[in-house]
Amino acid sequence: MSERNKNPKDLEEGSEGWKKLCKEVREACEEYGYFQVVYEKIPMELHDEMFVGLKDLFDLPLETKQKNKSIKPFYGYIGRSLPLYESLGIEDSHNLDQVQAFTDLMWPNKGNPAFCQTLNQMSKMMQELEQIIRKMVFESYGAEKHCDSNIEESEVIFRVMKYKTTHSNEDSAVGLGAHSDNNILTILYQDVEGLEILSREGEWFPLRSQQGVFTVFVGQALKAWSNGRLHAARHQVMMRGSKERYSYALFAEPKMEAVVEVPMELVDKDHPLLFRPFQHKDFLRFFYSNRGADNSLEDFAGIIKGE
Ligand SMILES: O=C(O)CCC(=O)C(=O)O
Ligand SMILES: [Fe+2]
Repeated sequence: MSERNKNPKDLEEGSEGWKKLCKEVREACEEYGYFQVVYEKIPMELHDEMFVGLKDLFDLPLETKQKNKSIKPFYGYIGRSLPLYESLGIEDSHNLDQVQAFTDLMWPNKGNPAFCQTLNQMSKMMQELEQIIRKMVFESYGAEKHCDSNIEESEVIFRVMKYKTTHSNEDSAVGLGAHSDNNILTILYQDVEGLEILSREGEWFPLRSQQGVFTVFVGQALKAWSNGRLHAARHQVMMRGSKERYSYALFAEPKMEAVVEVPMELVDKDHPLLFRPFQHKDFLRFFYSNRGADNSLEDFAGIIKGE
């Protein structure tokens, strides 16, 4: 599904266009668990600059990339655990000082002021887009009064990724295995195709990459919040052909201590409570020890009918 909103006025909260968009976003998230969107404010040149910078970044020596560390799992540098995949995470990337600390760490001699600006600009705009979408989802459920506190109790991680080509005779190879994201919302940009989505009917289908088009995924924390009404789509990256692939994503997720709880607006006779409240860090611990299994959320926080 592709939403092309050509009228910037539709982003004016409370307008008829806004209300219509809220409904469309919610329906896509319920039905498919993802959708595609263009954010006109982001110029194509900024994407181009991102890909130039990413190539230089991943070309740095392994020891340099490994300096990007975090106490949180999957936040720092990930490489070598999967044959084709490598990624670097930047915490609080909307904050210029944080991004500069990252680029200074990667380029210790002169830093990389141009790429630092690009990363910060891109992540700020992707965060803006994420918050608009989150607001739309909350509003469409009549739960807008919870949105500001939900945003307040969340944080973002910006992750940049590189996938090597297969170098084998096989015509395809797994870049990143099947999973659904465990966060609130993910905003992802890919240049070379490879992203695939599992439909509710159990079929994998590839997402075309189009200029300026972001893919938005519902994560499991938002699925839990929505009392199971939103679908967290499973997706994977398959590498085909001889082109390396770069992508970047902004992950909005509850702060570790935050409690994910279904608001009362989403519970009624037709929608009995499906998930107990939980602290996000406890869910993450369960999720990782369960190797990200498909039913982690239900096993961890699901309320068994009749309980
Ligand atoms: O690189 C991509 O296109 C997908 C990455 C992804 O799904 C993830 O990091 O959760
Ligand atoms: Fe993902």
